[in-house]
Amino acid sequence: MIEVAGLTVSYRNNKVLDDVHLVIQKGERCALVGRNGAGKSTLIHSLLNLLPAASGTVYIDGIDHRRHEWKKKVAYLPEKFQLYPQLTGEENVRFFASLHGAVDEERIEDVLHTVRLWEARHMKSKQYSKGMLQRLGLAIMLYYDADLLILDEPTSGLDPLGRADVLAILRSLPNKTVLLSSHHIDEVRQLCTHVAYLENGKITKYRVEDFELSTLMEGE
Ligand SMILES: Nc1ncnc2c1ncn2[C@@H]1O[C@H](COP(=O)(O)OP(=O)(O)OP(=O)(O)O)[C@@H](O)[C@H]1O
Repeated sequence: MIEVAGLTVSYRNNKVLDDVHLVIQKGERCALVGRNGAGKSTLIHSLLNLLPAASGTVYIDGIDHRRHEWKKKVAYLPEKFQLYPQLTGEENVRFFASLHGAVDEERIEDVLHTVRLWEARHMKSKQYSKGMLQRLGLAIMLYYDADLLILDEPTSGLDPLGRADVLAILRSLPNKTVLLSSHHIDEVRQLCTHVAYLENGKITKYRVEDFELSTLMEGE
């Protein structure tokens, strides 16, 4: 569960988040939507305490995000991430897994199946398509089996089939709380239970069935 109260974040004198309030309950899949520059990445970075807030509080599963204890509960996939092109898909997962202690080989096999890269596990990742690389990023994220998944534009730059693959994987995960930013309202409808709409520094949360596409268009 995520609880954001009164979060204000500025870059110099550009106030991007202005007294934002947002609660995401356990098991919800919430899309963060808004026009380019609305502040979606800023909100995600602030939640993860990667960016200092001028004021406000964030609790993740009841733990203040300035403490470290919440980190085991969250897995984060940034919009852009770096893998090791000379390593195979499987070696990449194993490398990132090894950064956090003993490697669980069964878990590696599980996540490679989940993202449908088991057959391609021995290919060097430099030979992977963009869609395969994105699924490899998901595999690394899923390895930790965190309850809360935060993804910044996970389908950005993918073709329709690649997007469908990522959506199918995310839909297949039971019992996860998900927050993801997206520009694709069609995929939001397929995947999410709620929409957090960011405009002029404020957030309004809707149930997905109550969110009108015209809300996004009005700002155009
Ligand atoms: N490091 C930074 N320094 C100064 N201004 C920044 C910085 N990062 C973002 N901004 C500004 O903050 C605002 C919000 O940017 P942000 O990247 O959070 O929006 P976004 O909704 O994620 O955009 P997009 O949909 O284009 O990814 C924009 O006006 C952007 O120019």
